[in-house]
Amino acid sequence: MSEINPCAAPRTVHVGTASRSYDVHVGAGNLDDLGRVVAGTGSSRACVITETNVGPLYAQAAETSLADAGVDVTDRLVFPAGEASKSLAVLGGLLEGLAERGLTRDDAVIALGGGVTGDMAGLCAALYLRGIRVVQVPTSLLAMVDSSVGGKTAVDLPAGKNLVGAFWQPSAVLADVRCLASVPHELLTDSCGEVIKHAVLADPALLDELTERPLNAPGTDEGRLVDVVTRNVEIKRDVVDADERERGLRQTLNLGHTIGHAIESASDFTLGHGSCVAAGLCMMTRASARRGWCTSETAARIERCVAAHALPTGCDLPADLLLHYMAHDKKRHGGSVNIVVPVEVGHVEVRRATLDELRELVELGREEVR
Ligand SMILES: NC(=O)c1ccc[n+]([C@@H]2O[C@H](COP(=O)([O-])OP(=O)(O)OC[C@H]3O[C@@H](n4cnc5c(N)ncnc54)[C@H](O)[C@@H]3O)[C@@H](O)[C@H]2O)c1
Ligand SMILES: O=C(O)C(=O)C[C@@H](O)[C@H](O)[C@H](O)COP(=O)(O)O
Ligand SMILES: [Zn+2]
Repeated sequence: MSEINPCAAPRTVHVGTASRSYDVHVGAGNLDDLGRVVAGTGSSRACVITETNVGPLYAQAAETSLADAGVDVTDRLVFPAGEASKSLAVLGGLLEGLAERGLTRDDAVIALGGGVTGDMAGLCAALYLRGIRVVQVPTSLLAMVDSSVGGKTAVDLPAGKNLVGAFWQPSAVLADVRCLASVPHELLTDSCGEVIKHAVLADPALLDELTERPLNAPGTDEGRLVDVVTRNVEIKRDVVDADERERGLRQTLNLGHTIGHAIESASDFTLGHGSCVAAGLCMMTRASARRGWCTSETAARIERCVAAHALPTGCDLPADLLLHYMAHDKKRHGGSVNIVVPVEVGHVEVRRATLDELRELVELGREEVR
């Protein structure tokens, strides 16, 4: 999808959370640099964890770079691609694999893939030997802009998304936007849901630019991808630096997720995470407009950007089914669940809603805003 742009200069964003500081390297064609980055973390051995789609495309290049930098490379661990692998069973197999390879606390896991791989390999690294290094190498746009940064790792349970996990910050992140050239168009589109979320949270100008020039349009060049990924990482960095453990400000990163995660589970993962976030964001925004928490112009502005990317602006799954999953939301407190309300573009507020209020919000969120 992207044209090679020799002017896509690499960028570095520094993340400084309470538990660990690290650099996020964003570039075009910088996968070759992985070995130097991993060696810089002090790791002497590394095991690439990847999945069946991404492994054949990029694992050899990653391992060659590691070996060239003097890092001892173990046999890679490969699991089946897709959200269904975010399970305790697959996690257990990966942990056994690390033990079989004899990884020690001097070594590193390389998470090579999209958000599923980042969440799985990150959780392996958090648990194995009570914690070894992980270097995140995101290959989907969603993983570059969101999941590789900030240290949330998780697997799903049948009861819902990400219900078992840990905060475990990476030791470094390397995002090569050239890897996006192999991403199918519908998956690139899906990832745009989290990009739009970040723009709504913190960058009104970016939201309007995305509406004018959707990121999934043909011909988006590497320079723009480096710019947009970098800006998104900065937005997320500003939040996780201030609140690593989601005691306050970080809860805002859940914008669109209360309803979005429920749609994702209720659709049996036939819809991608970013698409569900986009739908959840639009539904919460429309409901907020109906409640008078934001203006109808704010709701329309957000929806225009989502629609410009051909992402879903709502869902018609039964409210009861969505409520079933929202009741298992990890941000539940007693009979209430946290919701993130878009008050205006660039300003959101975390509030609590009872399950009855959530049901009303879901119904309001289905209605057109006049
Ligand atoms: N930890 C966090 O902070 C965080 C943030 C957002 C999302 N997430 C999680 O991330 C997951 C969604 O991430 P995702 O959309 O990247 O899913 P994914 O990892 O399943 O990747 C989506 C699809 O794209 C393929 N793919 C990835 N990179 C590719 C490439 N370069 N070329 C060709 N195909 C490629 C994958 O094989 C997969 O089929 C969800 O599980 C979500 O819960 C976590
Ligand atoms: O990093 C965060 O914090 C986020 O909330 C980012 C979200 O995009 C991501 O989907 C996250 O995994 C959701 O968090 P959860 O705690 O609701 O599982
Ligand atoms: Zn998300």
